[in-house]
Amino acid sequence: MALSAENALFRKYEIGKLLGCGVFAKVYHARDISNGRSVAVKVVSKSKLNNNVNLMAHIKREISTMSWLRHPYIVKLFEVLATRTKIYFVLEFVKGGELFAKVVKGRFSEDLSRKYFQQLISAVSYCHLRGISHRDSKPENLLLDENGNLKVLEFSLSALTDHVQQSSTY
Ligand SMILES: Nc1ncnc2c1ncn2[C@@H]1O[C@H](COP(=O)(O)OP(=O)(O)OP(=O)(O)O)[C@@H](O)[C@H]1O
Repeated sequence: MALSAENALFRKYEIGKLLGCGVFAKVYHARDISNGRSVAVKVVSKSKLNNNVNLMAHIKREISTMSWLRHPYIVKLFEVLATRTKIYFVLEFVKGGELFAKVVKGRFSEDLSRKYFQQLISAVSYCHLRGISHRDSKPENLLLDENGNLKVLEFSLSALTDHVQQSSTY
């Protein structure tokens, strides 16, 4: 099916179905019109960030750091777009859903647990070596790709908000 730029986000991304809702964001499946690639677009209303100047500045710093992260088990941040009212984070689309959904279905074998743990440690240590700590590690932030490998959602607005709130109390 040919993709049309007419109703697309910034004439670049055709927005599809809702993938999930978080505290700050709605995440949609989308298609990059230039190459047909699937992406996930995380949409945040600036009003949800209370137009907090400290928080916005912190987010901008984190974005510039995170856009450099390249690791097989970390969800890539491709680009960030913004309008007057909204911010759009264009992310690598991860097909297999949340690890959490699998956890609640039953116990993992020792081999599978070891695999996920090794992949998580590999992603976390990659970030730590670059001075980045996640602060919001939880099963909902761990996705699985189509090959059953882990993909960590490293960019967390909840973590950033907590961090800014804590910093401003000192
Ligand atoms: N790149 C992605 N590919 C596929 N699904 C995704 C992707 N990013 C997010 N999702 C889905 O959307 C849900 C909500 O996303 P996310 O956790 O980033 O929102 P949030 O809770 O508002 O985030 P934050 O941690 O920034 O507060 C996820 O749990 C997941 O199901």
